[in-house]
Amino acid sequence: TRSTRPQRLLRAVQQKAIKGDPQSVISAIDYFCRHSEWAMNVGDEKGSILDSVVCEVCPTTALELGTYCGYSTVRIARLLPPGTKLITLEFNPAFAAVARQVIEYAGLQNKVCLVEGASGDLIPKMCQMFGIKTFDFVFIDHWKDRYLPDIKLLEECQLLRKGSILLADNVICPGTPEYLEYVRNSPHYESKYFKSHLEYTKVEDGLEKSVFLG
Ligand SMILES: CNc1ncnc2c1ncn2[C@@H]1O[C@H](/C=C/CNC(=O)c2cc(-c3ccc(F)cc3)cc(O)c2O)[C@H](F)[C@H]1O
Ligand SMILES: [Mg+2]
Repeated sequence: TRSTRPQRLLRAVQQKAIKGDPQSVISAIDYFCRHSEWAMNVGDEKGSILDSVVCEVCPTTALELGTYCGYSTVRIARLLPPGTKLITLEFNPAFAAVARQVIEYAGLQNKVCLVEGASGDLIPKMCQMFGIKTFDFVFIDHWKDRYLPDIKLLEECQLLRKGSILLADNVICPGTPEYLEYVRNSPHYESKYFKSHLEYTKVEDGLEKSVFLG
């Protein structure tokens, strides 16, 4: 049977990147998506905004909603100091399988914990599964209509603390109107929009950075 796009993306990493070199894995995926097949990775332009926010926050605990092929997982994990963990949630087993191999190829398996399952089921289990009290940083990039319910769930589970940073992809394209309205109008968040472009295109998109105020 025909290979899937994630499998072809993984093959591009295995053929073009250097094992153990996260930057070469990132470049191999960006090259593949620009010159062979577009894929919904956060990409290089929004990815450098992601990098700068991660470096500014220096999270000790980080969560990613929606692993897909692991591109943003590698971008985030490569910047984390030793001893910190990025927990990434992915409910599609085929995507999770590809992501595990991408993360391993980058040599970052010791900084990443990929959990297969739905965010709605797993978020309430973060404390019992990992002893996590609160997350310093959350990167949101899964189904766009799940951004808002899932941050409300993070609040309910008391997994956010004063100063926790949420960074959401695609707030313009495909768009997350309910999420944006909430974080921009809620007294519990201070929000800022980082204008950019949809990965590998000239279409406008951007990231929304929101600080939880408690
Ligand atoms: C709901 N709970 C979930 N729990 C765990 N994993 C999940 C959950 N929900 C989804 N996943 C997992 O998270 C991923 C989902 C990513 C969705 N991303 C997009 O749709 C998305 C779309 C575009 C896009 C823009 C323009 C255009 F013309 C076409 C596409 C651009 C982007 O950057 C995106 O991120 C994965 F696939 C799914 O299994
Ligand atoms: Mg995205």
